[in-house]
Amino acid sequence: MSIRVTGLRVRHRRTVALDSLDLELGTGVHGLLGPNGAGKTSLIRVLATVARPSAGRVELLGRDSAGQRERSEIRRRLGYLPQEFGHYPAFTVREFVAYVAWLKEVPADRVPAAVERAVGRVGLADRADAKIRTLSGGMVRRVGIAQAVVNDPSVLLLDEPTAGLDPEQRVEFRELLRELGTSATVVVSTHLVEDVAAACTEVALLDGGRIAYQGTPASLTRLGETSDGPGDHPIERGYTAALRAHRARGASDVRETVR
Ligand SMILES: Nc1ncnc2c1ncn2[C@@H]1O[C@H](COP(=O)(O)OP(=O)(O)OP(=O)(O)O)[C@@H](O)[C@H]1O
Repeated sequence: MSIRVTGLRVRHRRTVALDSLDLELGTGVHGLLGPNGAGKTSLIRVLATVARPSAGRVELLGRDSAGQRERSEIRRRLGYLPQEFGHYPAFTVREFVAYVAWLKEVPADRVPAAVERAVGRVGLADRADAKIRTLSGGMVRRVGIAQAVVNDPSVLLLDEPTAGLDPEQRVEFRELLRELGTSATVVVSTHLVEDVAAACTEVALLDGGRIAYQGTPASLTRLGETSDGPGDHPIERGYTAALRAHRARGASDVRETVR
């Protein structure tokens, strides 16, 4: 398993964002779903080693991310697109992606080819010399995806990567996800269940800082086909049914404790 999380707890002051979370993820594309505030970004930030857990253990690629040396090793083999992606507007696409390759310690002689490949993969080859400030929001998002894949990461973490992409780009991006997921462990947070249905091999649904559901897109769709929850598509109905079931279990657990 490339990602192994045990008893993870993340707090933001008095808010518990993640609670007693256990998760094991291997090669493939894992969709991370959940309502606003469910804890998706908190989880991705901890996996990306940019935030520290309040409790629990996070192992990536067999290394415990609590150790400083292990964290450096993990970061070299990690790709990360944050929800709010910081970039340098005066850099060209090529310069920025090359800069990230350098940060990731890609050997200098391999950087030019790695940059061309990453920029090509997100369909920006013809804009490689454009300054980032001249690009549209969706194109900047694609630069974000290019910088995340430039080091051919073994673990790729993408926080809402399709936000701002046009429909054609989203379809192409799903194709890229499927390709990346054949050799890497890819975690994608999204609100778009169509993306999950099309590109993910597994789904984890978070709610209130806990795992509400884990399965395949097909099993979530089946749940939607046999439930009468709201939604226009079976996987959307599966999503709402899984959330409601999780909340009902939570309510009955509370009743058990009160009794
Ligand atoms: N910096 C912060 N300070 C205080 N509370 C925070 C902070 N960041 C997140 N939270 C809280 O932690 C919880 C989880 O937030 P998180 O951003 O991880 O959720 P999310 O599932 O990514 O939501 P969204 O779908 O809206 O992006 C929420 O209750 C949120 O209000």
